[in-house]
Amino acid sequence: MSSLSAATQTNIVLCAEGVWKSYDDGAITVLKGVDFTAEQGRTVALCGPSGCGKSTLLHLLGGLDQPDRGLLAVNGKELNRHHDSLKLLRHEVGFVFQLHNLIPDLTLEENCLIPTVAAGLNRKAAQERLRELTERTGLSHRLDHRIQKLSGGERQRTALCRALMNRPGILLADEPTGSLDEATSESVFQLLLEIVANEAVTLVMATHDRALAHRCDRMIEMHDGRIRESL
Ligand SMILES: Nc1ncnc2c1ncn2[C@@H]1O[C@H](COP(=O)(O)OP(=O)(O)OP(=O)(O)O)[C@@H](O)[C@H]1O
Repeated sequence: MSSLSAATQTNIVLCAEGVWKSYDDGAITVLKGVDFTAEQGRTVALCGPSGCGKSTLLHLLGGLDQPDRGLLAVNGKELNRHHDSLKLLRHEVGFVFQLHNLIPDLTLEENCLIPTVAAGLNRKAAQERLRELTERTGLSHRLDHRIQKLSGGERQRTALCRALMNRPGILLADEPTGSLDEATSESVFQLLLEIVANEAVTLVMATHDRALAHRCDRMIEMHDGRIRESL
């Protein structure tokens, strides 16, 4: 049975099968037949040396880029059309980017409301969700602050709130604590774990921090364009 048919019959919510990806017209081949699955509600750490393709794989799983070959599926639905992928991203997948990708001139509130507009969430529900998330992440007093005035830890927590605004079942996080000092990294990671556990979110997180990776349910190692399970 293929992973996709297995995914439709089990609680597998993310699936990659024989996925290849190259850049620069094939000059750099990053993924060389990646097979990967993640089960609902589990936390998975994606590790491996810099440049091994962690971000590339997360972007493909989130429908932000297309593979050269292979199959990708989210919640049992194959990602094969750009339009479908975008729809999926708005409703089912949240993404925390490596460099957080917040708009510096907009406030925390404005940044977080953007994905809710794209998803068609009504304003009252969006405000309520924002209040809930900012309370949980200790950012309530920063709602009207511009991103450029926030600390690194506050920006990462804002990026986390934004990714969770539409209540996605899956969160893809690309080194969400990568730019933070040890104490701030610990507090952001702790929050991340608490929120995904409370909301039964499936988390796939790229990280260089092996201590954090070991606290996930599974740790996956990427090597030479493929995946090797290590925990
Ligand atoms: N848009 C692109 N065009 C060309 N090459 C790219 C592009 N994106 C990534 N690459 C290359 O693909 C390889 C994998 O990059 P990727 O960002 O996926 O690695 P990573 O494991 O996430 O690295 P890091 O841990 O440093 O963030 C690198 O050699 C990178 O230079």
